[in-house]
Amino acid sequence: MRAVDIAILGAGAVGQLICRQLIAAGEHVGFIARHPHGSVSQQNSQAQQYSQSQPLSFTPLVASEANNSPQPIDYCVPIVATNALDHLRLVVVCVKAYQVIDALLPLLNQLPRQCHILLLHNGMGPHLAIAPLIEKVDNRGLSLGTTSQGVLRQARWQIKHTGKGLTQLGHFTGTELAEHYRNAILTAIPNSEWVNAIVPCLWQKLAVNAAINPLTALHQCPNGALAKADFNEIIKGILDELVMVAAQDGVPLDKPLLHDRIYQVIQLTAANFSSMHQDVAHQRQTEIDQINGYICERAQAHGLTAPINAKLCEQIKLLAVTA
Ligand SMILES: NC(=O)C1=CN([C@@H]2O[C@H](COP(=O)(O)OP(=O)(O)OC[C@H]3O[C@@H](n4cnc5c(N)ncnc54)[C@H](OP(=O)(O)O)[C@@H]3O)[C@@H](O)[C@H]2O)C=CC1
Ligand SMILES: CC(C)(CO)C(=O)C(=O)O
Repeated sequence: MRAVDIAILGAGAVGQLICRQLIAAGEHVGFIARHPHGSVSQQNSQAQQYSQSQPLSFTPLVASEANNSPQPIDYCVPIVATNALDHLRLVVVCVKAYQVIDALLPLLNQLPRQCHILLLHNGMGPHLAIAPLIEKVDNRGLSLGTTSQGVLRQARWQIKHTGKGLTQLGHFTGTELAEHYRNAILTAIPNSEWVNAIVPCLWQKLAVNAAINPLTALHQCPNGALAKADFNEIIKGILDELVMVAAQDGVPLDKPLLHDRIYQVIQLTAANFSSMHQDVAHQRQTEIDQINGYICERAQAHGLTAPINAKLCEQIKLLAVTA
């Protein structure tokens, strides 16, 4: 049996979707998952590496020609023990942005040197903390990505694919991801591309999230409500600050194009409630520090301020406190 060589860290909505897509493409994938009782999976010997197997359910997006309503697919995924990571050549990190450091740091020393890391989350920031640790190790490499696929977690191990969307991936630092794994990912994930410069793509996705997420959470509205003229000024203000800060970071962005992209997403996802709206509604931690907070952090690094984004951060945090 071929060993599991690709692992997903963060078996949530996106982690289960990427896992399913890789498995459907014939890849050997496992989860480095938390134990059901909270601690990370631990086993004693390598012989037990795949002794746990997790049953899952996946409802695809498109119905097959023979059947109008997509039927859930049941399948199993091996759980890779955290002391048996030797065969891994790629770890795809699919935790929330604020969980990346805590989830990945304890594993880094246990992963083989040639194991590549791919971060796939909304918001920005964790890559700046992870990069120096990657650069210290020969052969280790870091890639970054962003996906606009939609997926709903219906139960712990049950997901439903809810939306198509572009997935962009690219190299960030260290050794480049081996061609075999790059092809595996691009074959597995529909509408995915490997870009030469991933950081500008992440800033572009950040602009969409920085405008839509906090406003929908604060005004308790679906994304489509932001098309009203009342929001024009604040959306322009968020974007002006972001474009100014990105330029200081060496990333020139096309403001009119980004403005159009934000309004396109507002229109295309008009009926959806943003992830931040849902996080606030369910009293979960939000990704505000890695979205609008990242703009403020980078502004500060350049001796600048981003007052509109800073105020949104404060307002979202206040919501969490008063909820
Ligand atoms: N859902 C969506 O449609 C989309 C989400 N995104 C982005 O993708 C990222 C992931 O989102 P999503 O999948 O929805 O989030 P989820 O909360 O569903 O998934 C995160 C998973 O990571 C697990 N996790 C957290 N910390 C650790 C750890 N230390 N060790 C192991 N596992 C850990 C969580 O476990 P536990 O459940 O036990 O806490 C959870 O299963 C976010 O940045 C999000 O904004 C992007 C596009 C679409
Ligand atoms: C694109 C958008 C705003 C869709 O709701 C999103 O990514 C999110 O909700 O986090």
